[in-house]
Formats: sequence, C-alpha cells, structure tokens
Amino acid sequence: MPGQYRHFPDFSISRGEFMSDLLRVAVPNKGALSEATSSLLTEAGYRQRSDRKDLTLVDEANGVEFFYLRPRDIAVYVGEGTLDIGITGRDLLLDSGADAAEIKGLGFGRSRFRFAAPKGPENTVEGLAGKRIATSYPGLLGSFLTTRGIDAHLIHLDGAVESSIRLGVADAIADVVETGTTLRKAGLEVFGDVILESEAVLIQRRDFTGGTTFDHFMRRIDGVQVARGYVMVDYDVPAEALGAVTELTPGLEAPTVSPLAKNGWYAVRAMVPREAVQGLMDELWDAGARAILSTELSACRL
Ligand SMILES: Nc1ncnc2c1ncn2[C@@H]1O[C@H](COP(=O)(O)OP(=O)(O)OP(=O)(O)O)[C@@H](O)[C@H]1O
Ligand SMILES: O=P(O)(O)OC[C@H]1O[C@H](OP(=O)(O)OP(=O)(O)O)[C@H](O)[C@@H]1O
Ligand SMILES: [Mg+2]
Repeated sequence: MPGQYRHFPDFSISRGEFMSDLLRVAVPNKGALSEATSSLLTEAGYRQRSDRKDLTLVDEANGVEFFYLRPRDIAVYVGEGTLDIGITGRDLLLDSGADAAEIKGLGFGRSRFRFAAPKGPENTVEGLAGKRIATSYPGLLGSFLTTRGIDAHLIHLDGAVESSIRLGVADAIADVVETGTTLRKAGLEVFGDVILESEAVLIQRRDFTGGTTFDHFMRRIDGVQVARGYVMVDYDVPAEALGAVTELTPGLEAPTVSPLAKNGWYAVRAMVPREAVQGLMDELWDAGARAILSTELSACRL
C-alpha cells in the first residue's frame, strides 16, 4: 500500500543534514506536470534547471532550492518533512496517504479519475463487487470503494492500465482520463461517478510554519495565476456613456478613469477576466467606447 514505505532510516545521511535556510521545493522531474510546473516557476521569477538530468537547483537570490523528483514521490518527501512544499497531482497526493496537505490548485494538469470497462449495459459501480479492478492508484481507489462499501479485488499496475482488461488480468480499470483518447483506443468506456477531479496542486507538510521566503513564493504564484487569468483593457469613452461602460468593467477595486485631452472624453483602464474579453469588447463598443485595447499582464501583486 502507498504510504507504508519509510525510506529515510535506510539513508546514510540523516534528515537534519538537508536542513538549510532555503525554502525546499519539490518539482516534478518528468511526465504530464513537469513542463507546466517549470513554466509557472519561471514566470514567477525563479531559476529553473536547463539540463533535464539535474536533480536540484539552488536559486540563491530568491532563497529557494528546487528538487526534481518523480511526481508520485513528491507527497512522500513533503509529508516526511524533508522538503517544505511541492507541486504534484491531487490524485497522487490522496493516493500516497502522506502527511501533506493541499495549499491550492494550480489550474493545469487537469484530469478526472474514473472507472472504465468494455462497453456494456452492466457497467455500474455497484456491479464492481467481487470484480478485479486494475489501477496505478490503489490508495485512492481503495478509499473510494470503502466509502461505497464495495468489496473488489485491486490489481496494482505501474501504468498503461488500459491494456490490462484485454490482457486478461482485470475486469475493469480506474485511471486518469483527460481527453479520453487512450480509453477509446482500448475500446473502453467510462462509467459511474467521477472518483476525483484532479489538477496540479501546491502541497505543504501539515506542520510547516512558513516564513518570509514562503510568503514571497505564494505571492509570486498568486501573481502569475492572476496575470494568466486576467488581461488589462483600455478604452476611450464620451462622458455620457461613462456610467454604462464602467459598469461593464468594474475592475478589481474600481476602474481607473482619467480625462482625455479632448473635451467630454475619458480614458478608462480596468482588469477583466481573460475568458470574457472578446464578448466584453463587443459590449463596450456597442455602449459607445472606442479605441478599445486589451494588453497581456506579465506579473502582478494584488
Ligand atoms: N494526460 C494527462 N492529462 C492531464 N494530467 C495528467 C495526464 N496524465 C497524467 N496526468 C496527471 O499528472 C500527474 C502525474 O502523472 P504522470 O503520468 O506524469 O506520472 P506517472 O504516471 O507516475 O509517470 P509516467 O506516466 O511517466 O510513468 C498525475 O496527477 C496525473 O493525474
Ligand atoms: O485521456 P487521455 O488524454 O488519453 O489521457 C489519459 C492517459 O494519460 C496518462 O497516461 P501516461 O501517458 O501518463 O501513461 P501511464 O498510464 O503509463 O501513466 C493516463 O494514465 C492515461 O492513460
Ligand atoms: Mg502517467
């Protein structure tokens, strides 16, 4: 079972020798979360490794040391207290049973953890009782089945779980589904409730007390997330339409409104959610705004 392994007592160096003043951050070294995590950290102003074989990177100027680890192991290191915080999948965190807690979702590496089996009318969660279910996430699946009171036989595989039914070792699977392409190729269909909605998450060990470097880290990550979720919109508007358009763009506190060097006209600036910007620009135009521009944000602190 995941979570039962305790590697540290076997190491020749003790936990204490890792201790330093640097914030110790675990980063996925490969797989679905690796690139997006490094992009997030780079956008947040941290140095990232340039060689994929590097195991650690010290960003002295920002007081952080990054450890590149298998995503499945990250919750274990953070839970053991060897590392302060880390980025991994919510599914992997829950599967590990580690003593680590989610700080926040990061909005990438989104997937659903679901049951699947060959197409058939009898594909139900209740019907899994007594069946063989293959998965790479026995902790997560086991908890779900226990909650539902279903007694099934778990087959623990390392990956490519979709092949297990055709190869005769399982009757159903529980696995990560993003687009559903892999399932379709294996002739399988999802069924039952979604077991878990997963995404990349920032995690900490439960008793981690933080500090200034951690506060800065959090503010930088928040800043990148806001910068990714919003754009800045600027436009000109005649005085008579000012009330209507500023209602459309209330900004975070309030829009910035400045007089133009043209009598009766104003310039307005406000942050707006990125996903709504095109429709909003149409509405602003219809309400009388002109010279409407949207600009990318590269970083912010709110
Ligand atoms: N196709 C995908 N789309 C979105 N997220 C995914 C996808 N595949 C995996 N993930 C997520 O990425 C995290 C790590 O999975 P990943 O596949 O990278 O590692 P792994 O299965 O342990 O290793 P590997 O696939 O390299 O053997 C998990 O949280 C998982 O939910
Ligand atoms: O719904 P899809 O878009 O097809 O994505 C889901 C697939 O991606 C992952 O596989 P991965 O490549 O990580 O291989 P693995 O199963 O060996 O981990 C996951 O385990 C699924 O098999
Ligand atoms: Mg995988």
